[in-house]
Amino acid sequence: MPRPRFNRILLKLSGEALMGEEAFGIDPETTARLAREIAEAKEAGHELCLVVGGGNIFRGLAAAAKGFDRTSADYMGMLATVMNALAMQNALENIGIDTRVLSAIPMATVSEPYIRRRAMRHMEKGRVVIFAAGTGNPFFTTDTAAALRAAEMGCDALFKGTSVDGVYDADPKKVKNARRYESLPFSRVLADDLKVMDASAVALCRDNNIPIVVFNIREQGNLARVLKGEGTATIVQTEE
Ligand SMILES: Nc1ncnc2c1ncn2[C@@H]1O[C@H](COP(=O)(O)OP(=O)(O)OP(=O)(O)O)[C@@H](O)[C@H]1O
Ligand SMILES: O=c1ccn([C@@H]2O[C@H](COP(=O)(O)O)[C@@H](O)[C@H]2O)c(=O)[nH]1
Repeated sequence: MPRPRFNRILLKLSGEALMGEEAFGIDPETTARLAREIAEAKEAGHELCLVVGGGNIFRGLAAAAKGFDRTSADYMGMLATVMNALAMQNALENIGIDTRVLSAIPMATVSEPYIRRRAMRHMEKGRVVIFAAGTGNPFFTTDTAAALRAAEMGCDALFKGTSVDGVYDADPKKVKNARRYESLPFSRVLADDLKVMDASAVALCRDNNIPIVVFNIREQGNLARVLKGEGTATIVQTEE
C-alpha cells in the first residue's frame, strides 16, 4: 500500500549517518551528499527541519559507563550535536540552501538560541531549520528532541534517517532472522520495547499523532524515495 505524503517534516539524522565509511566523526563527502538529498526534498515541495544526533562523536550513556559523570557526559553529547549541526549547515549553504541553526543550549556566538516562534518564522520563510543541542537537558536523546521539535513545529511526520531500513521485531544487527514491519502502531513499539527509538520519543509522537517513518539514510537517494512513499521503510502510526 502506498504511504501517505507528508508536507512539513522533521528529519532526524543519526550522528552516525555523517560518518560515511569512517569509524568516527564527520565525513565532508557524506555531509555534502546528505545536503543534496535535503535540497532535492525541498525542491519537491517539502518543508524541512532537522535534528542531528551526536553518536558519531560522543554518547553520554557510553561515557557514563566508563566513569564519566552522567550529566557532564550528556552535556558533552549535546555539544557534539552542535558540531554536527554546523557541519550540516555548512554543507547546505555550500549548495545555496538558506539555513538557521537554533541551539537548545544558548551559544550566542555560533548560533541563535532556540525560540519556537523564531523557528516557525524561519520555516515560513522557507529556511531549513537545524535544531542543535538536543532538548538542552541531560538524560534525554536526540530522538526525544526530534519528537519534541516535530510537535512544536507542527510537523506532519518525523522521518528517522538511520542505519537500518525500518523497524524489526528484534534488533536486526543482533538477530539474524529479525523481520521488518511495513507499518505498525505506536503501541506495538512500546509494548515490545523495540529499541529503534527511545520510548519517550515514541510516546511523544503517539500523544501528538505524529507518524514516525524509519528508513536507511546511508543509502543514496533513499530520502527522496521514502518521501514519495516508495522505497523500504517502516511507518509507525496510530492504530486505524
Ligand atoms: N527492533 C529494532 N528495529 C530496528 N532497529 C533496531 C531495533 N532494535 C534496536 N535497533 C537498533 O537501533 C539503531 C537505530 O538507532 P541509531 O543508531 O540511528 O541511533 P541514534 O541514537 O538515533 O543515532 P546516533 O546516536 O548515531 O545519533 C540501529 O543501530 C539498530 O540496530
Ligand atoms: O536532549 C538531549 C539530547 C542528547 N543528549 C546527549 O547527547 C548524546 C548524543 O545524542 P544521540 O541522541 O545519542 O545521538 C546523547 O547520548 C546524550 O548524551 C542529551 O543529554 N540530551
